[in-house]
Amino acid sequence: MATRFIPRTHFPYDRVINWFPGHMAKGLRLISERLNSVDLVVEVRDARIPLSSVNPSFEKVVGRRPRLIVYNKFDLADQSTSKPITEAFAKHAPTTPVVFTSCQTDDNIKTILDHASKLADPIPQVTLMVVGMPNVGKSSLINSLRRVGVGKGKAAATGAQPGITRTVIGTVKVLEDPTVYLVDTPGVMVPHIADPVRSLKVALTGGIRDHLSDEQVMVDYLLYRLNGFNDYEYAKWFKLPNNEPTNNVDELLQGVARRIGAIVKGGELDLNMAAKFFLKHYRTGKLGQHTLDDVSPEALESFFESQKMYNASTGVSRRQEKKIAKIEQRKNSRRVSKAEE
Ligand SMILES: Nc1nc2c(ncn2[C@@H]2O[C@H](COP(=O)(O)OP(=O)(O)OP(=O)(O)O)[C@@H](O)[C@H]2O)c(=O)[nH]1
Repeated sequence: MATRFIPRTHFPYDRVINWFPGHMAKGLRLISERLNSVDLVVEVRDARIPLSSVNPSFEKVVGRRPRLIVYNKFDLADQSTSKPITEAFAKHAPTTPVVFTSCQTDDNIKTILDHASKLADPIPQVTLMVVGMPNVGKSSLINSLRRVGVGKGKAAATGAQPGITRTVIGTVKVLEDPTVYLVDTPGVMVPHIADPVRSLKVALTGGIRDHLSDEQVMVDYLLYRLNGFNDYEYAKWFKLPNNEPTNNVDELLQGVARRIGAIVKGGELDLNMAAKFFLKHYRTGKLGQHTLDDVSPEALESFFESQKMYNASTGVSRRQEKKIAKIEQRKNSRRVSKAEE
């Protein structure tokens, strides 16, 4: 019975899933070019992986610009995580507001508009730029902001697979008074994720195209984590033998395949289809609200320490900043004249 069940304590995994198509490098360049006309950068992260969905490339590009961090898809995450994260930000990044949102329910969307409105004095209109890793919900956030701010419908295309927004689109008005505009940008992945499990978490939450990672491995990792959370609802949902949990991904997938009738010619169970179904089930919140990163005070402390080290190693003085800006300007004008040739 479930009381005797002992979950696995380790998940050996050493394959790094990397995905950095050309449009992302270009996106990063476009973000940097548009920055001068932006008053606030809204960096969207996935609340289910609050640390793994941080892209250091944004630190480099966005630098010391005013930033607001949005932990989106909070409806899918462990609700108790907002407190330690907010406290850690208050301690380590007190000038950076943090908001936990859901674009499904428009939860806390108004808080973002309130932050933007505050910037409208003394500037007449405010421009926000939304950045973030693929699939964290940037386009959904723009649509939510527009819905809540100006009562209008969809302005940006959204999708269950990452990489829907491929270029920086024009500005979208999200508030009338004061006037707040918003710029959407393509999702930009970390060019190289060194930690294999981190890349697996990003893939599992939809940040990397599914065909690039092994769906059955993602399910296995998810199973390992669900068991670790002592959340055995899946065993009932998919009517596993005696409704008992398992550490064996094949057993799980066979149960799922039987339950959804995923059977191929000859009567064999289609474990691939079962894996796809199980992932979708998780991603739409049917397997509970779980946060996959450790957000204990100690883990957050060491995260912010590593960020500090990162910022120190890429941190530049104002003199250097001006120099870099000049070089960038020169590069841009060369690019423009080349394009005109
Ligand atoms: N449950 C839940 N789903 C969300 C939320 N926000 C977005 N989604 C879903 O997540 C998926 C990705 O959303 P998008 O808005 O297309 O994400 P994006 O960041 O613009 O994606 P890219 O184009 O890859 O950069 C879609 O299936 C959305 O419906 C949220 O707050 N909660």
